[in-house]
Amino acid sequence: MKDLIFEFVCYNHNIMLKFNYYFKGEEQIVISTDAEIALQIRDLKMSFGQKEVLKGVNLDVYRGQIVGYIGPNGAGKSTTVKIILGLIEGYEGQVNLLGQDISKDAYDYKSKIGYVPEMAEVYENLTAREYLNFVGELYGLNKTAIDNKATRLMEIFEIGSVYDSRIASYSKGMKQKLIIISSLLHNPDILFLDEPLNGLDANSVMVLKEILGMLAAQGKTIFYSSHIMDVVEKISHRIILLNDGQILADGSFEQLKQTNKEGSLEEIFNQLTGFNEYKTLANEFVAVVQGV
Ligand SMILES: Nc1ncnc2c1ncn2[C@@H]1O[C@H](COP(=O)(O)OP(=O)(O)OP(=O)(O)O)[C@@H](O)[C@H]1O
Repeated sequence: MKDLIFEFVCYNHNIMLKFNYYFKGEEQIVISTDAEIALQIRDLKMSFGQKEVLKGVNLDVYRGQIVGYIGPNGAGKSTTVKIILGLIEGYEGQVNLLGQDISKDAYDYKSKIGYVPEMAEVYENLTAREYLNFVGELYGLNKTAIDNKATRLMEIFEIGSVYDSRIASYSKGMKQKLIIISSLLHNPDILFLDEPLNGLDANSVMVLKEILGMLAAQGKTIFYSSHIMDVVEKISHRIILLNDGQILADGSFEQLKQTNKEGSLEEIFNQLTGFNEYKTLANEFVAVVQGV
């Protein structure tokens, strides 16, 4: 790789992390790492009835990486994540998470996972205190520790004043903050985020982006699925583009740019997925709305 500048080795919790860096202007970009594999997927296939949704996905995700998992609607992103989380059965292939085969091993690996689903179901009749205590106890945390941690995280996210209010009274962004807190309460090793910025205001987005960067720097692995391309472009060490159940591209943003010669991730996405008719579709849509 011609732009490779240097290799950096460090130790995190006694695990050797080896990063290969290159530079984009002043910015350092991790392009590969010989660190521990956090998630390994081999020939993953999934069908719903006659519809083949995943057609043989292969993937190694390393500890400390932020992976942006992108793709058009219906590409199979959520299906991949739900299989990894053990929420969908009937798949073919192999998934190893944090060194455990999810089809064979006990469920203890689940306690190391944090998950922010695209559409989270929360018990709206509960208060945040009740909900976070419930979630924390499911993870085996001590009640006082949960309460201390939950109170502080709610305050940092500026929703401390509604800790004892019913979740039903929260705005969309407040609920999203609560879901993010509940996914991190047990300090997971790997985090799956499906559109985590849903409803968050610009300031909160900045805070969350910073948090994700810090967690990754501490060796947490982050699997981030979103359609907001400029955020994926900025936060991801590595971007994986899934199209029609297959990986179409896999690399750092810089690598994708070199291969595809387009400016932004949005443009690369459009080019790779062969989508260039947005103006025609918009015209047709407006014409139908106007009844012409
Ligand atoms: N439980 C299910 N039963 C039948 N079909 C399903 C089921 N879950 C997902 N699918 C289908 O699988 C395909 C992939 O869905 P999936 O939710 O994984 O896509 P996605 O890439 O996450 O899309 P989006 O960006 O819209 O969230 C879609 O065609 C969807 O209709």
